Amino acid sequence: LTVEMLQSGAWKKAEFKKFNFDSLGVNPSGGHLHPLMKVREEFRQIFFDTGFEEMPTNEFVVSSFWNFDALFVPQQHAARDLQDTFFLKEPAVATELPEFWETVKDVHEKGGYGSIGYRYPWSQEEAKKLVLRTHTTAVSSQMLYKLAQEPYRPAKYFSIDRVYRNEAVDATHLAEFHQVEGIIADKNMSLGSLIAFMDRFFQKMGITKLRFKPAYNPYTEPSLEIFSWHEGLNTWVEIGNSGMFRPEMLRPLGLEEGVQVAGFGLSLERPTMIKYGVDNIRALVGHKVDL
Ligand SMILES: COC[C@@H]1[C@H](c2ccc(C#Cc3ccccc3)cc2)[C@@H]2CN(C(=O)Nc3ccc(OC4CC4)cc3)C[C@@H](O)[C@@H](O)CN12
Repeated sequence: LTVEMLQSGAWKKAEFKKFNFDSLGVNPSGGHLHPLMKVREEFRQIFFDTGFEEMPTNEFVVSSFWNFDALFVPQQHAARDLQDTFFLKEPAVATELPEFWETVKDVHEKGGYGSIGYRYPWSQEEAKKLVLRTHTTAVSSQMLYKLAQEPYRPAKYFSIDRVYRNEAVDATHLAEFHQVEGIIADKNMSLGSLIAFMDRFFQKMGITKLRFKPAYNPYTEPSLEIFSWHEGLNTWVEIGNSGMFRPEMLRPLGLEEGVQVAGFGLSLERPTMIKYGVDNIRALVGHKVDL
């Protein structure tokens, strides 16, 4: 039945087949989850299945204190330079620091807990500078501080959210990416416990052959880079980083002697690009582009 038939009156003589009320309609495409959100959901389920609680990561702006100083990252560390970190202009600084800031100042200047510290004059102004968080470990430090306010209990926290690095962008790096991070607070933990946990965790992602290489982070000692054997590329691929948080970070946060915290992290974009065969990270974000 067309407009022309209606206008000309031809519909009056036309033969129409009977309505088939049993035929199925066209399945309306009601939208799709973004690939990053699909992989994020897979990670979230693995963390929930292994007893982790999700951290509140809704504040992208943090003070340098939580993003760096509380993590024992010295104030002259390259990661704190403009070419690596996005500093806010307005407001430029936090109005105040948490009440334990002097303990952090002391551990940077004089050390403690077996450390000789960095022996430089620590600045409150530097610590108050507001940044777009460069890692979700800026939330982990706040969660551990809150945990230390309560009587000791083992805890497992995770976060999967956006972090910002003022880096040159290329086919696999953007200024913004999603970090996946897990931290485990407990007593009598060793590096072996962390390695065993990561073996189990990544196995649930279908990654079986892991290897670990000593690495360095200002906030973890020892630190390990995590590698996985990539059948397709026939080589070891770096899939993340991990380590035992240092006492110079844990003790000022208020966590008692004997409580250790292990942590590990990876990005969300890398596994998503592999899973969905995306070779340019720009295809994952923003409007559709012909790459
Ligand atoms: C500025 O770059 C940071 C990001 C991101 C990263 C690195 C470290 C951490 C961390 C941490 C940490 C350490 C100690 C304690 C707490 C957190 C988090 C994200 C990925 C970490 N990386 C990364 O994701 N690689 C990766 C992950 C998964 C994957 O596919 C799986 C097989 C299916 C393939 C690759 C390694 C590299 O891609 C690296 O070049 C890029 N890294």
